[in-house]
Amino acid sequence: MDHEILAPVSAQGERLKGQPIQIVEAGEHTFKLNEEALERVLLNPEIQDKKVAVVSVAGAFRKGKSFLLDFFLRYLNAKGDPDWLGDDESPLEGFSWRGGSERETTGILLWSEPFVCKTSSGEEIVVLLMDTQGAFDSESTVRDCATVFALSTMISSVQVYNITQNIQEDDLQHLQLFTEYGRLALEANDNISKPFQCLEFLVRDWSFPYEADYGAAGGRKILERRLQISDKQHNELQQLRSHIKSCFENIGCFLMPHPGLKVATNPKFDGRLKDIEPDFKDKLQILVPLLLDEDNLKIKEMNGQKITCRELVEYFKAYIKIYQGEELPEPKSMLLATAEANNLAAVSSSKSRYTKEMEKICGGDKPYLHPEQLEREHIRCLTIAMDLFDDTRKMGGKEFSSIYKEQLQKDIEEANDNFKSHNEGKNIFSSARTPAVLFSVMAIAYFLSGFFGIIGIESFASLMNWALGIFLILLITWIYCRYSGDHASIGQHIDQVANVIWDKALMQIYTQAVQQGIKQTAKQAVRQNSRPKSD
Ligand SMILES: Nc1nc2c(ncn2[C@@H]2O[C@H](COP(=O)(O)OP(=O)(O)OP(=O)(O)O)[C@@H](O)[C@H]2O)c(=O)[nH]1
Ligand SMILES: [Mg+2]
Repeated sequence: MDHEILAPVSAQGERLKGQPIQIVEAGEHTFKLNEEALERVLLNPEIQDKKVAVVSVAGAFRKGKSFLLDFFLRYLNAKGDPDWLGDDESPLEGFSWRGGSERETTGILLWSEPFVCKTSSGEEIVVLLMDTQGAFDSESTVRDCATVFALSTMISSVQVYNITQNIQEDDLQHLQLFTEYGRLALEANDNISKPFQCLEFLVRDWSFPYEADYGAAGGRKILERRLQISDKQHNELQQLRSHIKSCFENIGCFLMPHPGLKVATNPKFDGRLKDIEPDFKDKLQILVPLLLDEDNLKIKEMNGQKITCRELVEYFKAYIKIYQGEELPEPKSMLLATAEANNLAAVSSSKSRYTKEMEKICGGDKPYLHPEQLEREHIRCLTIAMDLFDDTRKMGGKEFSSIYKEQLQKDIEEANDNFKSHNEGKNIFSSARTPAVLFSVMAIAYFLSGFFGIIGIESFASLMNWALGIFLILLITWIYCRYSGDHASIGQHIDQVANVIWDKALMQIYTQAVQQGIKQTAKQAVRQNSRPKSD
């Protein structure tokens, strides 16, 4: 059932001032800050310079968060009236809540009318109530859930973590993931300062009062048991607990009884007190003042400084920007993260197997190999590495693995390029190529100069002498660079010149000569074969 959200009626029959305001709007897996609405609430001249306490309720979807916040509203609206819970017949209004299995709240909402409370020291504090999108609905990614939880934890001074029936290990694991996402945004990785203020585990429908009483004392008992760290525990469990403890300055727990079947299952239930179990109402009378009584309110602090509504606007803007940017790593589901880790490990061990196998053939202490043989060995080792990758058990399925297989192939090709150039370096002919080329050019220039001198073309003869001189200088410079290690780039340039001469000229001459030789030998063979045999 949907409720009219404008001008709801309070328990006392007066109209509740204000309405829920969408501060963070949820889009297609993105979140947008409604700055104008935020400023309208917080930059109201009557409150903008007052200190602020922000109470947020977050947790899984469909677990009565908005419903609970409407009781907070009643309490704050009653301004100290002990009868704040109101009469039996008024429907519960305020933040939109309803029965059913589909999600209701999206993004983050604030109540438009801030409440001003006076503490016993006479200071006036503004109280803001924050409703949040439930986690783990079927439309949100892990990143969406983590963003809402982290943002509301960073902005609030009290985060009520709404869970049902018990504090389970998965509740703690999600809390760890979400708070880590918040801590990352704050860059508070020093483990000394605690990045967040108060966390209140609120266990709804607690059904074991014979083990731990409803309320704060029972909550403390359960919380102590769940967050206890002992040497006997697995390291993973210890780390989880110390992570949660290191994130919050204060952690509490409150055990709430079941509100009754009408609340949980009747589609016509509209929040009237007469339909709610007395036990639930009794505990509400304890829980709500515990969080919202003037003397229990926690003022929002940033880096140890109490902040005002005006400053909160700036923090809100800065934080949402971090979550809109690309710099934070993406939080992933447990399966996805594990599958990724499995595949990366398989890539790494397969690549290392390839390297080991190749090193046996062409490692640093092995002699030069013919490029063709090296290629054959590369293909053999590549097959071994790929088979190893395929045979390693990995989570995530074949399609997921195919991306990592491609990456492995690319990595191996890169490693192969390195092996090839290493092998090339071991070829004494390739290292002697530059002096050999330079020397050959000098010899050719010397003979040509002599030849042109004899036939009387003096200008060509002196041109050849010049060439001889230039290549002699190049040879001396190259020897100096190689010997001393100075001016390595000049040496490299000379190598390039020699390579070009080798590829374009000397190799051509050599192949031509070889081809000519082959032709000659073939002709001779034909002639010999065609000669009539004398005997
Ligand atoms: N079992 C049980 N049901 C509750 C409790 N409090 C409220 N409900 C019911 O839970 C249903 C959902 O309430 P909402 O307040 O809309 O829940 P929500 O957590 O805000 O849900 P989303 O906005 O979708 O995340 C309503 O039918 C309530 O009557 C409780 O303590 N226990
Ligand atoms: Mg809700």
